[in-house]
Amino acid sequence: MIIVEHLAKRVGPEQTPVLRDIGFRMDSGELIGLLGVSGSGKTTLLRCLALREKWDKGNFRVDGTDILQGGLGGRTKIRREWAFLEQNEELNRNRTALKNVLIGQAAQTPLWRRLTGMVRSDDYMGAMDELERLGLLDKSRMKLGQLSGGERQRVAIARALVHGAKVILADEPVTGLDPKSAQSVIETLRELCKETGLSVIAVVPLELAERFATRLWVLDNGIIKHDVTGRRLTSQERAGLL
Ligand SMILES: Nc1ncnc2c1ncn2[C@@H]1O[C@H](COP(=O)(O)OP(=O)(O)OP(=O)(O)O)[C@@H](O)[C@H]1O
Repeated sequence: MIIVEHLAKRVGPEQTPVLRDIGFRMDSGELIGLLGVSGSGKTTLLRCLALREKWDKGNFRVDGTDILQGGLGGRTKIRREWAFLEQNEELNRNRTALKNVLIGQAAQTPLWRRLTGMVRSDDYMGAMDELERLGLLDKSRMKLGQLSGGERQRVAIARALVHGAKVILADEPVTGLDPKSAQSVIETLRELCKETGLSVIAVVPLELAERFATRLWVLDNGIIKHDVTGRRLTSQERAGLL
């Protein structure tokens, strides 16, 4: 269980309040579609949850561990178990899909391993299993630059899972993809949530969020203004997104 209370964050030289009072409880297996107009703070919220930004205020508990007050253990938990897929996810286009999966995100992989590309054989098996699960087995030896945008997103997801992600924070994972690929990436995330208990918060277009997310959040004026489960947004709730 993830519990966030009263998260507040100001940004920039003017110290503009972007997140004023964010609070939620989230179970494993949930896929949350994070919605809000441009500038409403979606990226800032994901960055705060990934501990890429310092919180001005707030409480953050994960499975009973106090992340902000509980010493190094809590922060290490987030670094190990939470993957942040950024808007322009840094993958190496000159390396194969397999190598990209094996060599994890900077926070999860020791520097020597990132530099040398050396891996253990059990890591190799795990990476192949994950690539197979995400339908990429036949692409594993191809250079990333030869894969489609949707396939590259799957590689990023496989990489997060291989490195033990229990939570994925995805900032616009389908932006720039054709509709079919976009749908298939979200469908894959949904299946992973259902099958493995992975939890996902993803900034995705409304139409896909309404079809595939288990829950919708509309961010507005620094708070989660609407928190909706099991239905689409009403026209009034939707109006705030225009
Ligand atoms: N480091 C920063 N310095 C100054 N302003 C910032 C900083 N980070 C974010 N902001 C501002 O905070 C607001 C929220 O930004 P954020 O990127 O979180 O919004 P968003 O909802 O993700 O937007 P978009 O949908 O356009 O990606 C914006 O007005 C942005 O300009």
